[in-house]
Amino acid sequence: MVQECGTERIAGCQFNLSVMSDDFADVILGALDQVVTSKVWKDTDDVSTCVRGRIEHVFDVVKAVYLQAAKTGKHVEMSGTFSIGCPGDSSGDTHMDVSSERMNEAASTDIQQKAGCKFALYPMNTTNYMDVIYEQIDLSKEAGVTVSPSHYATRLDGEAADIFNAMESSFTKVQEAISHTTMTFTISANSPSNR
Ligand SMILES: Cc1ncc(C[n+]2csc(CCO)c2C)c(N)n1
Repeated sequence: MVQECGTERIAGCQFNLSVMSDDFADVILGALDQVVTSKVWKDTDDVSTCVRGRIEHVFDVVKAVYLQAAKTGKHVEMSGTFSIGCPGDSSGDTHMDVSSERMNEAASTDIQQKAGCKFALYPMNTTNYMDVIYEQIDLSKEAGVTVSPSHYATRLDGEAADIFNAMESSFTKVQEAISHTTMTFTISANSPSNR
């Protein structure tokens, strides 16, 4: 396997959907099927799905999969890890030579779905990581979502699409300054706890 020095800016996300419903398999596979994934590399197995490619397409696809599943009205949760610039990453399993036009933005914009999310940024190999993180938490407050502190994470509440946009903007800004950046998240919608 060819090892790259993290210079290719391949972004990726390893994520899974959990659907609190008997027909979970149909909801998961249906959501994956309804999303256009032509601009990313994608692999689904029994544990999770991985998408890799340009940063904007990785976020476009992950956001769209979540919205397609959550619009069923079922209690749907997604957890995942985004990563970019890992020095141990390989240059394979991606499609980088694509235009920036997002394939799922129009369909995603049509889906209104309230959600709650906790996310955590991990800028790697930098001593000022707390400053980098605090700056992004402040910027999230301008993203049209409610931002609140939570142990080991920051909580975002609002429209699911706005939540993904806030996470994309945080991750994108951090990786411009800190080459190897990762971000974890859990987002949940239609939880019976909210009724
Ligand atoms: C995004 C995502 N990808 C894969 C799985 C793993 N998985 C669990 S049930 C199921 C459908 C029936 O095989 C699949 C693929 C997941 N949970 N979420």
